Amino acid sequence: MKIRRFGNSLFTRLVLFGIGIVISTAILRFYFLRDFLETEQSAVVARQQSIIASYLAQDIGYRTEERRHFLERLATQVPPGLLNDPAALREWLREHQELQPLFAQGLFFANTDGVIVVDYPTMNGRRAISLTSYPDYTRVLDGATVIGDPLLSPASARPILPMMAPVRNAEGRISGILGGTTELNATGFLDHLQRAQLGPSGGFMLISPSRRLIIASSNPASVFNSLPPTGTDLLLDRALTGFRGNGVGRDQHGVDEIKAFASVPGTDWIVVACLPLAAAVPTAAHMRELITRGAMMQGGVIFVIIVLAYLWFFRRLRRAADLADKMTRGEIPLSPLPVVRRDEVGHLTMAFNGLLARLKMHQSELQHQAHHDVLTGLPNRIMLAERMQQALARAGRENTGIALLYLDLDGFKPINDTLGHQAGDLVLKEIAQRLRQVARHSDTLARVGGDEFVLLATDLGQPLENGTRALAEKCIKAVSEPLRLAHGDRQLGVSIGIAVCDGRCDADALLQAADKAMYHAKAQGRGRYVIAANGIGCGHSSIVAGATTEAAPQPHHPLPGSPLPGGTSPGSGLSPGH
Ligand SMILES: Nc1nc2c(ncn2[C@@H]2O[C@H](COP(=O)(O)OP(=O)(O)OP(=O)(O)O)[C@@H](O)[C@H]2O)c(=O)[nH]1
Repeated sequence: MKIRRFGNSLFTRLVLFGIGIVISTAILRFYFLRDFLETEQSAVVARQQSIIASYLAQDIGYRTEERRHFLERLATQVPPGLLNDPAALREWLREHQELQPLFAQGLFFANTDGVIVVDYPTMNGRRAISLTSYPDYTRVLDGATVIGDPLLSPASARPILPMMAPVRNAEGRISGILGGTTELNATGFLDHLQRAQLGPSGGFMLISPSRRLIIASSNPASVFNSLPPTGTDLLLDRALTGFRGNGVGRDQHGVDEIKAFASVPGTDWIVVACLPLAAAVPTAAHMRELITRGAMMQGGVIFVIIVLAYLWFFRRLRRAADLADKMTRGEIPLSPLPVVRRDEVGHLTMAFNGLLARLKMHQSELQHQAHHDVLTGLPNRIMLAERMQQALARAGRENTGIALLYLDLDGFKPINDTLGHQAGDLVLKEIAQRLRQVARHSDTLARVGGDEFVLLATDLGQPLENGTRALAEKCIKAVSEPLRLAHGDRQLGVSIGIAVCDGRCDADALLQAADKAMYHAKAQGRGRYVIAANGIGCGHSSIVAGATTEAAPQPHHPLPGSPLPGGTSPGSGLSPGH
């Protein structure tokens, strides 16, 4: 029961509502943030990568061009006399190499047959190498300065970049080839690219699109590896056919990477900056943790707000409910609840008060209906019984007397039968009206049956019968007045049984005695009254008398067989039972 009440509580529902809001907003935040991070932030990272890749490409281009220009200039400066003097030529090479060591593996001179004849520094196996098998050889003989393709040095077995420039004799004809080689990872060349890292797991590559080869890389193991086959990484495929820029591609393991591509000036090489997408944006798990923590804090704040709001805003509602509960349990009387403010609670309280007022009105209507006759509006048997109790008590206290006049109309049925019930109702109302005028204000006139009335007269002085008799005669006279009906005048009579008491008798017995006396009045010819004899429980001795329906009272007739029985049996009902 308590659990059910807890579940139905507004407070519980408010808290659940708050939790619902927190969870749903956290989920929405997670999805929107993830979208933001994956698109917006990765775009930012990609742009940054493009900038770095471009910078690196410019730098590599500068270093390559620097070496090309140096070699070109040097080739024009070779003294023609040294071309046939290897020892002098080597000495010349030494001087220039030591002066500006741009080629880490040194310089060499090859004759027009493509055979290396001089090198500095001397490197085992370099001399006597033939260049004829290199595709760039013929281009040099055609007069071009060539930046060769990176290759594994036949002499040192390390990745190197060869460059060659034609050397001309005094006649201007090509008489040899001046070359220089540098290791790719030599200090001051591509070493900075090899060492460079992009975040914890990203890096750079220098690739040759024509040979689909990785020339240099932050990952030394991948240097001189072939690029993944076409179709593995569509972004890379686009870059190999001319696209420069950035986007999300794949590595050879199928992991999403943000990649940026930049061309190296003076070469066909491309610098590629790669960063796994997961490293570029905070991981989803980390974000979930942040959002969960935020949601918990938000939930806590909302819970506190709801508790305070509940305590503050609902306090009047709770107070009103407590008061209403107490009224329901009967601990306090039904009364309007206080309306403090005209908000929703005030509205509800006013509605409750309105309902209460209607309830009270209905209650008093029911009360009235329970105690009154619907047709005449006179008190009914129940109210008569209450009034009798009160009257008896007062008579006993004040040493006065009461009289009960039991009136039964004579000849009423024919009116009903001939003129109808509606006319009969009008007659009953008219008679009630007339009897009401006869009775004093302190008396009680009740309708106790179809055409039966009881008049309770109180505060009678001794001898009780005197006042009673006059009252009965007034009643007989009032009833016998002609009735002006739609179908002509009619006249009714009334038979009255009277019981008097000084306050020391039983109400039921008194009524029964009056009822029986009324029977005797009927039996004696109607239109008269009979006063019950003593013996009804109050010890009061009375005369027994009657009257005719004439306006002027006739001598009273004693009731045969008096004193009347009844009144002595306690608990006998009020209903006379005709
Ligand atoms: N119109 C109307 N008639 C009623 C009402 N209650 C009872 N009656 C009728 O009143 C009549 C009472 O019958 P009786 O007491 O025998 O009528 P009566 O002609 O006065 O006869 P006695 O009392 O013997 O003199 C019956 O016909 C009932 O149907 C009522 O509320 N309205």
